[in-house]
Amino acid sequence: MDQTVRVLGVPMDLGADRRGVDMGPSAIRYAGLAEELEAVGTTCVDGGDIAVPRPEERDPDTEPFEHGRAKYFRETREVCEDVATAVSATVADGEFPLVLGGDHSIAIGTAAGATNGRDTGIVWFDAHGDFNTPETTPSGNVHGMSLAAILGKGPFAEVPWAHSPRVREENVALVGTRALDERERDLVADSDVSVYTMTDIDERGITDIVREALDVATAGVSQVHVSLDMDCLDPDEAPGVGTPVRGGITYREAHAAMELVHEHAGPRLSSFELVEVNPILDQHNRTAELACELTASAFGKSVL
Ligand SMILES: NC(=[NH2+])NCCC[C@H](N)C(=O)O
Repeated sequence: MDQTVRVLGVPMDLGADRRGVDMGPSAIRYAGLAEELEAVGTTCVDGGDIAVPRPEERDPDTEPFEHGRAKYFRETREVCEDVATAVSATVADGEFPLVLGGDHSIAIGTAAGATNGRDTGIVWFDAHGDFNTPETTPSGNVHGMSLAAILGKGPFAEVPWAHSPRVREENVALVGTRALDERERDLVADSDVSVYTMTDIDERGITDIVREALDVATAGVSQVHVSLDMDCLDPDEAPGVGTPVRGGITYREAHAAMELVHEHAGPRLSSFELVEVNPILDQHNRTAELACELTASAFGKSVL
């Protein structure tokens, strides 16, 4: 594959409760991401890390919440704006943006940079919906709101840095869903996104589901962003994630899904994101290693 992939690390953990996902980009690089990408014939360049403010440096007198109950919203904005700038510069240079989290709040920045005037679909591999708003969130954590923010749900409609209007709900597919909060569930049900739960995967098989999810995401648009939250996998395979949920996709299903991303999306795949690897909760970096393997599959690694 004649493609230059630019890796952008975002050591962000302000959008999640358990600190540690900020070490995700290092762990993924250490696990051999560049080597995996070079082995499938891409040229891999490392664009370094985006700076993330430390919560310890925050003035204790400033209110940490904004828009009701969104924690570290101001800091999230700073980071996401920088991510968006880096991602759109990568695209403008003719390179492929591969963003490493960090918690899933960074997807707000990736989506903004990846769309930048272009209609874009998203396939969101995740145990969760990330469809809360500051009004519905039980935790205040922005990583549980990122997809709602991108789609401009509720108060996010008035937050231009968070809302990516070139992503239509009809072009968004969630895969691996198994943990929705009560009010989040209503928001998802009332929306036009397509949701493929673990039950759907059990019934129809991962290949059928991922093919359909990619068809949804690419209908009438020229490009698709894939956001892979490692908690989509079963915690037996991927223990190093901040918010594990039992009953996730298996090792083999995950590879099949990523192989299909390569085959079925082909050149329409325009950006890729790996999030929520938490080395503190991991066992000997196996979740980061798996993240690298899965990325290789998404970029064309196959058995034969
Ligand atoms: N991308 C994630 N890991 N999201 C976890 C979200 C958990 C929960 N639904 C919340 O809003 O707090």
